[in-house]
Amino acid sequence: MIGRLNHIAIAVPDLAKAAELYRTVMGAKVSAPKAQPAHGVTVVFVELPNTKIELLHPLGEKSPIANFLARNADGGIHHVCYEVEDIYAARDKLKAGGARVLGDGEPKIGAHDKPVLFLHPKDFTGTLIELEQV
Ligand SMILES: C[C@@H](C(=O)O)C(=O)SCCNC(=O)CCNC(=O)[C@H](O)C(C)(C)COP(=O)(O)OP(=O)(O)OC[C@H]1O[C@@H](n2cnc3c(N)ncnc32)[C@H](O)[C@@H]1OP(=O)(O)O
Ligand SMILES: [Co+2]
Repeated sequence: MIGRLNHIAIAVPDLAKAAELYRTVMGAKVSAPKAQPAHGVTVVFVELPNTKIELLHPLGEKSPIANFLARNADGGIHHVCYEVEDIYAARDKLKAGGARVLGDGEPKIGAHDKPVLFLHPKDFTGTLIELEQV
């Protein structure tokens, strides 16, 4: 059911510093920061030949990554994003298998203007999973 790895997200305490680190030290192509108010984060994408790294920083009072950064002051790997062809079919299959879909269970439009959903890390060996319909 799951397809390609779309991105790995890293929560960071200083977005400009992290973006600059990837641009200069790592020599990667790095996007401009983009606010995602519906998701409570600001994102920078680092383009790699085979996937992307999504640098995340909290946006607003109720960011879903605030507690994670409080627990991981230097930042850390926050989620992995797998592509799916049909997000509703994937959601229903996962729910039937007992996985918890986060939020209200309905897909939101993600950073690539495609529908996304998140699955509880406790149901996937401690890893927060994002599904993106491509
Ligand atoms: C723009 C978009 C895109 O790419 O298109 C994005 O990515 S938006 C990316 C940002 N959006 C999201 O992450 C949306 C989905 N995420 C959420 O709803 C939240 O982050 C939760 C996953 C529910 C966690 O929230 P929060 O940390 O406040 O809850 P909590 O403190 O009660 O933590 C519950 C337990 O889960 C663990 N936990 C929390 N976040 C975790 C993570 N990222 N990876 C692995 N484990 C994690 C905690 O350590 C804790 O374990 P213990 O109980 O053992 O201590
Ligand atoms: Co993401």
